[in-house]
Amino acid sequence: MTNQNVVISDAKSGLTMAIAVAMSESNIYSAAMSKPLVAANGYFSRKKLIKKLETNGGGARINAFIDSMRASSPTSRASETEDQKSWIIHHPSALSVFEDIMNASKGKEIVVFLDYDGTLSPIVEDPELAFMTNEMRAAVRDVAKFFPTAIVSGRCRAKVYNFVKLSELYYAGSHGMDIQGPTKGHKKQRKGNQSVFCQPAREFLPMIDEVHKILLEKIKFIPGAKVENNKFCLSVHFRCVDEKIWSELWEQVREVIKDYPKLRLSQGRKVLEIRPAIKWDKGNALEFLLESLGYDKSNNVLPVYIGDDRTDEDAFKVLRKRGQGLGILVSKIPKETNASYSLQEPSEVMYFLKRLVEWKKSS
Ligand SMILES: O=P(O)(O)OC[C@H]1O[C@H](O[C@H]2O[C@H](CO)[C@@H](O)[C@H](O)[C@H]2O)[C@H](O)[C@@H](O)[C@@H]1O
Repeated sequence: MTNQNVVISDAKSGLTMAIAVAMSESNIYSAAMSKPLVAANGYFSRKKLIKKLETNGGGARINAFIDSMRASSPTSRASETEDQKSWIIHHPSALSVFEDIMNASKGKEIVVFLDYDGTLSPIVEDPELAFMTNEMRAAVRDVAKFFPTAIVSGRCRAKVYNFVKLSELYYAGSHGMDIQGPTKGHKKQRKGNQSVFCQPAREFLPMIDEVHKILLEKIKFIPGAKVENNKFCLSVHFRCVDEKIWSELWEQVREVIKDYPKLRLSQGRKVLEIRPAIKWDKGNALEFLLESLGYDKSNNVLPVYIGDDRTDEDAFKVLRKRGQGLGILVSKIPKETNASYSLQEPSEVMYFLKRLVEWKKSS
């Protein structure tokens, strides 16, 4: 057992309380949060939460999780600190080193992989309204004229297609668990003339639907919370949930998925992601697509992967392991990443894509 301070801030009174709680690795949840703190009328009792933490001392893991939820999408631009400078040295802007990278990659075939939210479209409060601009769409269309191009997203494939609306692209939805090749143009077929298609988590469809329904019921009393059905996975959004009740939301989600050991929980930007516990992620999707395009063991390919989220790290890791390609993280602030380069925001991504096309035209 160790003593741990659980800090609870009350925005109304401006008070911050540090409660010393006894904690051991085995009681990390304890009974502290086992009952919902949101009443049927939707009222959240902060007092109840504090009381439970005081009496049960099980808040440590909750706090750790809340910290991680907070860190999942930091919004402020860091000032020019030493950290920032050092991060930029280690992850230079893909724009500032553009010529160097391209000169070093001469003769290689470029394949472009693009995440959607936070990469092609800015992060917005309502996930249904995360539109990309027409200018961005035109940039992606131009890129796809010269290089095989794939969208790799946590969203379900149909939904991300509806945002992007370009049939010449490859789409890998549900964090790579639903892959389909282009329906027009650039149609490279797999060996044996099969068209590109892959759904490694098909058997999970009924389970995902079931959990979706349960979650809708469970979280309907949490103001601002939203569940998005991404076909082979689910997203529980907390961007519009008051931070004081994040712990309650998390507890509700945990309560549901503890009955589904074949599902796992991960985090994206102000979102909890529930997905099949199979070894298949955006990294596998990247490898599958390279293989489909005939670049499996080729040294002659330069995969360029641009993404902003934790789930994109799986793809960055694959590039590192292969020792080839450009992993580009979209972020305004220093983050731990397996990417080698950075871009600050979607507008820089668009500029990078345009430069890629210009470079190709002139080379
Ligand atoms: O892999 P991605 O294409 O980046 O998809 C990841 C999740 O993106 C979406 O949520 C994120 O963007 C929303 C709109 O800007 C924002 O409101 C939310 O807070 C972000 O987490 C999408 O709605 C999720 O389903 C995806 O899993």
